[in-house]
Amino acid sequence: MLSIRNLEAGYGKVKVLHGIDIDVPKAKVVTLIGSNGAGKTTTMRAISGMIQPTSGSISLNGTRVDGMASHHIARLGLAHSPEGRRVFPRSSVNDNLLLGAFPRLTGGRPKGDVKADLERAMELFPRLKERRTQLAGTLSGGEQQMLAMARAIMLNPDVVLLDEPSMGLAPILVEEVFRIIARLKSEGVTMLLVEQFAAAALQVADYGYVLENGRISVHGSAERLRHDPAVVAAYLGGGH
Ligand SMILES: Nc1ncnc2c1ncn2[C@@H]1O[C@H](COP(=O)(O)OP(=O)(O)OP(=O)(O)O)[C@@H](O)[C@H]1O
Repeated sequence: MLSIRNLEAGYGKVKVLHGIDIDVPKAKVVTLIGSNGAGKTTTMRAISGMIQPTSGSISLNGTRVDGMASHHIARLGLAHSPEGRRVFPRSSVNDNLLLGAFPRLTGGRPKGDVKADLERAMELFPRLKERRTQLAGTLSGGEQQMLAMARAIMLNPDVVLLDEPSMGLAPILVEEVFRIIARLKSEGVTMLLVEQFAAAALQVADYGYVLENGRISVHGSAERLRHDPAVVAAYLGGGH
């Protein structure tokens, strides 16, 4: 589904990713683990076309997408829920969700039943349902984060990139986010997940990659990584 080979990317002269390989198979959840500054967000940005890779290839359903503009990549079926609360603050919750479906309304994706999917998103995120007419900018931080995630799903994407969906959320909302990820997984949604809660990410994921200083140091089934002493010591110890 999503296949990344020898990806290099960075910012100006600063190289962050030094040739990484990642595979995200259909209907699987893959997690990318790493410490602060390892390059996780940079990887997500390079995949979705927010920054241009300097080398390597990214294929989505067999089509090379590296070098393409991000709106074009979205039309090919990749949704990115970025780090931080990227919502349209002056639009309602409802309109933010419809904007997520925009490529479907312009013929860029199979149209499907947008209205039904809107209702499904509301069922998945009851907090948003209660606030569907509220301006997104007036939602709490956690609610905005959920809206960003729900908006990504509204594309009906082949692959969803979730960058720190639980960042800054109260523990009860963190649990809710992981429940939603598990539910999406059970519905066959393909996801690449970056999460500070590595243990929880490895619970919901099928496969994981550990990124260290822009290189993949370890990868394997989530089950294997959960028991890998080096991974446990570095990422799953107390406090994670
Ligand atoms: N816009 C930018 N311009 C310049 N350097 C950047 C930019 N964004 C990130 N970097 C640098 O790239 C490196 C990797 O950052 P990235 O955000 O990908 O890390 P991360 O693994 O997602 O970390 P975190 O867990 O802290 O979010 C860091 O050294 C960071 O300072």
